Amino acid sequence: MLRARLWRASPFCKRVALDKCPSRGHQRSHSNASTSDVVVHISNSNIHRFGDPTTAAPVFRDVDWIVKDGENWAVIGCGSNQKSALLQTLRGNLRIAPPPPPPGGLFPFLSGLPRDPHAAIALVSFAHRPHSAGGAFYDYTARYGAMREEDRITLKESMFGEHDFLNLRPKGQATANTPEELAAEDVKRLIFEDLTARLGLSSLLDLPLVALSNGQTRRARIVKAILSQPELLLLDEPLTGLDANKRQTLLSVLRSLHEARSPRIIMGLRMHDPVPDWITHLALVHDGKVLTGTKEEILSEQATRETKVNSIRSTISGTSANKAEDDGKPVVVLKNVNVAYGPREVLKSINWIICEGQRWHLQGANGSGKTTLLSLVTGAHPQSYIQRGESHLELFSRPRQRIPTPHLRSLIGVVSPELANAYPRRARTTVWEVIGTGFDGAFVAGGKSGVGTGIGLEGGLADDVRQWRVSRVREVLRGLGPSSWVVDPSDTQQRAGSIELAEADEAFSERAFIDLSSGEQSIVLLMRALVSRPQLVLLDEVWAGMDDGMVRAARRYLRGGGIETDQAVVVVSHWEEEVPWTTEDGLRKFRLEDGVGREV
Ligand SMILES: Nc1ncnc2c1ncn2[C@@H]1O[C@H](COP(=O)(O)OP(=O)(O)OP(=O)(O)O)[C@@H](O)[C@H]1O
Repeated sequence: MLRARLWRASPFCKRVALDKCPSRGHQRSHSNASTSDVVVHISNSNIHRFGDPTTAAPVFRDVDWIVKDGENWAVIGCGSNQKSALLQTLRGNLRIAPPPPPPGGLFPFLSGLPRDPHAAIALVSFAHRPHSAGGAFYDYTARYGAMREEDRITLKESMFGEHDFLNLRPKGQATANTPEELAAEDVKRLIFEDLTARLGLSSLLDLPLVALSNGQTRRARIVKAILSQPELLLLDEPLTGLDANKRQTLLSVLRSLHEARSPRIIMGLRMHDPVPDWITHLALVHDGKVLTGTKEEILSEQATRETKVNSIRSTISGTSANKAEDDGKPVVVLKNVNVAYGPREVLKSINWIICEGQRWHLQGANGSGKTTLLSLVTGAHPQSYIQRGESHLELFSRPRQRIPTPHLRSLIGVVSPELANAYPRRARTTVWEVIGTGFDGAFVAGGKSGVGTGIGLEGGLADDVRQWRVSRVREVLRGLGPSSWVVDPSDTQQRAGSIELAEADEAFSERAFIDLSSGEQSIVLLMRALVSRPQLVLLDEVWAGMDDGMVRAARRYLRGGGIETDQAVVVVSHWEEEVPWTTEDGLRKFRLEDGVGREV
């Protein structure tokens, strides 16, 4: 069995070390061992969450889904929650009723293999953010400065070193020493070297894990999952956060893995992601239903549905954006700014001025330095203090070192993957309180009415300031709360003038942040970033995890008054169409390439 599994790393074996691979015969005996060419089998079943009473509505009704070996499937969905729920079903995290019958069960192709089906199916999700552990704030700025010992583990060590950070070796298992174990480790190493080269990670192997950029980390997570040699790998939104070139590279690597069945791959895609040309079949998840068929059938079905949604979308994109003021005074000034880690230069002599009222799209490939640049602007990067002489960093008309960090945090509204991961999930913190932390740029709720205490104010907030803050929390809840996620935008527009909160928004404000879906958490963090009407708003991967209704509501809100004409905004996204403003609205673009930045 071990040798059979090793063979299934065939594309690598063929490319790099034929002599180390077991013979082809083993592949045949492996395929003969399984009794079916059906990979997934769900027939006329409902799918429920575990623990839901039988009376509760199922997550999906009347599901018929058969995936045959050799077919190339993707799951697409209007909201990331339902799409992810279908993938989670394949991981055994939801209950299928009636369950697929033995002997094949849910995965007939596994029935002849002496392998725990649970271990044979791996899921890597980029749609959902990991919850930060407990209530503490995880200091994500560690990557920029002095590192803790556990943060020094390199990408390579994490896979093969004593740390085994990525858990490649089952706990308690000693280092390999039998010939078979050594051969298995060898093949793993070959897979690792081949994949890291193809995914552009080779030059990063000696970097600490925390130093990797988002896109680099995502590719490393996929390598890790493949090294665990699953039979079926589920990748939920693997393209999110990758630049256009890396998306193509990843897709072609995934295709070759899938065709060699090492492993088979099913992808989850967002509704607006382009469907890769090698995908032959789609499962479309919508309104508690799973529609399955060939790509052509499902896309034509979807085109009919889209006609309605598109007419709504055009209403939204047709809404003219709040016209920004002519450029106001500078909010951020970078002159000849540099960032280097030893000999590794990440930013080289950056010149960029961001003024009040401007809308910027910050562009650049994975690892080009976007997050690093924004960390200078937020003052989180230690090297923001040392830009002196020729190099100069001025924030809100003052040199960085003259603004205390807590004050700076209160002046900038930030949404970013790092912040979302680090934001504490305390058991009893409500949505209202999380939004309220935005006024002081804090991470712990506080103050009367849950709207903060004010920076450096000994006696707390004056009554009129507190009232203004309360009314602002209500305003963002009205603009971005659940009642705005409905399809018809006219309802929200009508309510915009009202001071009352809709019942749904009121109830939402009282919910515990920790209990929200990742998309709901994302939109709450957007409310937190906007609530104080900060002079500068940084929106880095702002749509992560949000479903279509939330994305539409947020775009509508940002374009139609949620951002004032004198506020400056920087959007970071690898997808041009995700930016809420266009060049017609005055959008400008700043591009980083190999550490060098310029307006394009
Ligand atoms: N402490 C460090 N030591 C060495 N290199 C580092 C360190 N921190 C970051 N880097 C490198 O700096 C480069 C820029 O990283 P950054 O996160 O700014 O990229 P990015 O443009 O935001 O990428 P992405 O689009 O993937 O999020 C990366 O190549 C990264 O590996």
